[in-house]
Amino acid sequence: MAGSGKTTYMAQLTRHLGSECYIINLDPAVTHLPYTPSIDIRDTVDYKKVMSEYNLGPNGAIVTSLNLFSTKFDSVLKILESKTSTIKHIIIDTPGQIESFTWSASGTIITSSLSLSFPTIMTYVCDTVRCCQVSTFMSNMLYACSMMYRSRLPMVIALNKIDLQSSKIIKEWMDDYSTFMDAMECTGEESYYNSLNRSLAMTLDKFYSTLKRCSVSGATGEGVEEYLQCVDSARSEFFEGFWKDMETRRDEKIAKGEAVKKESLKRLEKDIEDDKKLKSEDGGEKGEGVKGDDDGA
Ligand SMILES: Nc1nc2c(ncn2[C@@H]2O[C@H](COP(=O)(O)OP(=O)(O)OP(=O)(O)O)[C@@H](O)[C@H]2O)c(=O)[nH]1
Repeated sequence: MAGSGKTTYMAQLTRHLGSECYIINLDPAVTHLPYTPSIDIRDTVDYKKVMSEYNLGPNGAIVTSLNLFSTKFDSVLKILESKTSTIKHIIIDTPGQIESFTWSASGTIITSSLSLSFPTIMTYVCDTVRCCQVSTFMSNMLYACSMMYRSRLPMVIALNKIDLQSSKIIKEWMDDYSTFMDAMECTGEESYYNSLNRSLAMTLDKFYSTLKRCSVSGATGEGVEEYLQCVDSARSEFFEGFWKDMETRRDEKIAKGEAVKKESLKRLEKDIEDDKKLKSEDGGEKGEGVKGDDDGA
């Protein structure tokens, strides 16, 4: 979510990992970055120009800039592939208006291209201070779940800003949903929202059961090691589950392509057959348009 601390946490991670990591910035509208990206969308696309040239508002310009950048993503992949012997992690910062990435065609192109070449993991950065409210917590979890559902990639939840607020209660809500129910009863909110929250909490219980989570602070660097352990186990999960799923999807696509090819071939054979029949009915005479060509091909 905007302001949850993605960029600050990125900076902390890059300091921690040093030359082991390669950094990409995908936010075309950002004016200041507390880290130096190796690849920066702003070097390729001029966000302000996109706004005036295409007559767009700020959000439309972010989406269009991402679309323009995604058309060149093959070149980015080539660069990344050439770096695999020297780097261990590729970290990608997304735009503040997260939906412009998660719900856009370019976001899908970028994540799916990456995941076909590298184990790819999404990190959902939560503002712990704000998430201690029942309704904000639930909104964040629904959003995180929808992102995982859409991308079909393993996810790590980084409960950020723990220098300001402990994440203990949030972890308890995820581990045991009866504690979330208790917290909800305490809010004294209208019963409709309580009953909705109850149903949602039960639904999300399955989501929490496999979700990797850790507590971090982008400001102090606390929890980075725990985060990297989560990334490691999400990486294994990528190969065990998501990779297989992707291969199946790829096989399905290839099979679909084969079926279309077969169908086209059948149609072509039928056309040739029909053509032959027509010609034999005409007594094998040449058509009007092939005068002088004995082969008739
Ligand atoms: N105390 C504290 N403040 C933090 C932490 N992480 C980020 N902040 C502050 O939270 C605000 C937003 O941080 P950003 O890193 O810009 O958040 P972001 O998610 O990248 O923001 P957008 O890209 O605009 O959505 C800034 O004022 C940061 O200084 C943290 O761990 N602790």
